[in-house]
Amino acid sequence: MAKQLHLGAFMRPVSIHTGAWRYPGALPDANFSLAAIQRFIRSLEAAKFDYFFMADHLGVLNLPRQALMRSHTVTSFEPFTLLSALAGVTERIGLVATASTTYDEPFHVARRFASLDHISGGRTGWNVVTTSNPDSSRNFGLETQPDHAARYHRAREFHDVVTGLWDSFADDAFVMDAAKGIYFDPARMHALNHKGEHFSVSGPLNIARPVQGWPVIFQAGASDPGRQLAAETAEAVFAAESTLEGSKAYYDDVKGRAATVGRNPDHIKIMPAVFLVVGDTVEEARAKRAKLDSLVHYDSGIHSLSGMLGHDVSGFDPDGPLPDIPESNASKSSRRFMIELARAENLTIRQLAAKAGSYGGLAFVGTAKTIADEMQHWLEQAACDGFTTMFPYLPEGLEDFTGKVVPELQARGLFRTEYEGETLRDHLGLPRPDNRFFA
Ligand SMILES: Cc1cc2nc3c(=O)[nH]c(=O)nc-3n(C[C@H](O)[C@H](O)[C@H](O)COP(=O)(O)O)c2cc1C
Repeated sequence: MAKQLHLGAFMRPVSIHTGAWRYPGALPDANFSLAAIQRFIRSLEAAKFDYFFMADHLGVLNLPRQALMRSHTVTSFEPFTLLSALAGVTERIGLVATASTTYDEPFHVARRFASLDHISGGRTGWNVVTTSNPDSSRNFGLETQPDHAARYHRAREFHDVVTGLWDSFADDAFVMDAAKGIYFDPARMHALNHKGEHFSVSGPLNIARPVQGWPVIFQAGASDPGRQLAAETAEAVFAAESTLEGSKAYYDDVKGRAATVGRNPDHIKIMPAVFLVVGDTVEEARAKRAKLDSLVHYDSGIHSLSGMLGHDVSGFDPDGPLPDIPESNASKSSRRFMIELARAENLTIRQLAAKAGSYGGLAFVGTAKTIADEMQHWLEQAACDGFTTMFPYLPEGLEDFTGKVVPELQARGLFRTEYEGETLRDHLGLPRPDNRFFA
């Protein structure tokens, strides 16, 4: 059979787009509505999605109050609590949550994911993040966040402790022999006794080995240490490249690094994040996107624009042109992109702010056919193994994708029409890891 796509959903319950909660028909209260989120996950499961992913940032994102109050993207449920509730209303779809290696403890993380893996019948994935939100540190007794390299150093050891704890019991350890009075066989239990640079954890974990052996390891590193951690540990990666060429290079790099450390490159799935706007015509899809972008509040857009330019432009006349601004330490590519856009399209600061504040990453905007074409092209060009989908506004934006694009992908043989296995590892085509302590 020809290679098929994997599809996961990146779920901000209202959307990742900061204008989305104002879109006609959107559900602005979805962040705090279990009923709404249950509806979304049922649609995704009916469409045979691989997974539902809930991100986490351990604090509101570091925006000024004027921008913060405009955005629905910074406040929602704690992922574990939510996914535990969703496990009870779903049967097959994978449940992926972020947990931080900087602000959490390996024992807690291992135990929570092992529990959710049992509760869900083997459908869990852990998105390993080092947490780049600088405001998070002040919620955990630190004035500033540990630097990038230190965070990744800790993450590597954190992963080894968590996976070691998951291997605490052999699969057959729990004999539950009522006649002999033996609940579990102590010879089939291993205490980790880990003493490392960052952690001292004796173990064993107080729960049986997860259904999947280990929940699936997700990661989203973009930097050199981020990619290296992905190559050494991840089984699925949320890539954030915005072009086909960029994603191909990322795919080759991460799979190449995985091969260098002795892993099978097929066992690490590259899942770029993509923002999807579906219309019955390309023009209609573009009009939806334009309407959505027009709903980004000026205070939110001007903050994003200042960030991209590396210079506070909130004091300039919103209806005047962008003046010359000094060089800065901001990302050179985004600064140049914005300045060129302003000049080429003769945009006012207000117009430019609206563009800066909308979603700037990879987007497929078109009909079911054109979006399926793009997805097929990315797959055939070895730029991805599937996509982590982001919806422009919910429920309509999600249901347009599941109701129109998914059937088109299925008709082309590019996506499953039924789940073939029970676990998230089955959906993603990943092997169950051996227990390092027990044959
Ligand atoms: C689709 C996607 C989802 C992400 N989810 C989270 C998240 O839930 N929490 C978080 O702190 N960072 C998240 N990140 C950020 C990454 O973990 C990572 O920090 C970022 O891509 C920058 O890479 P670097 O850490 O290698 O510099 C996400 C990134 C992407 C592309």
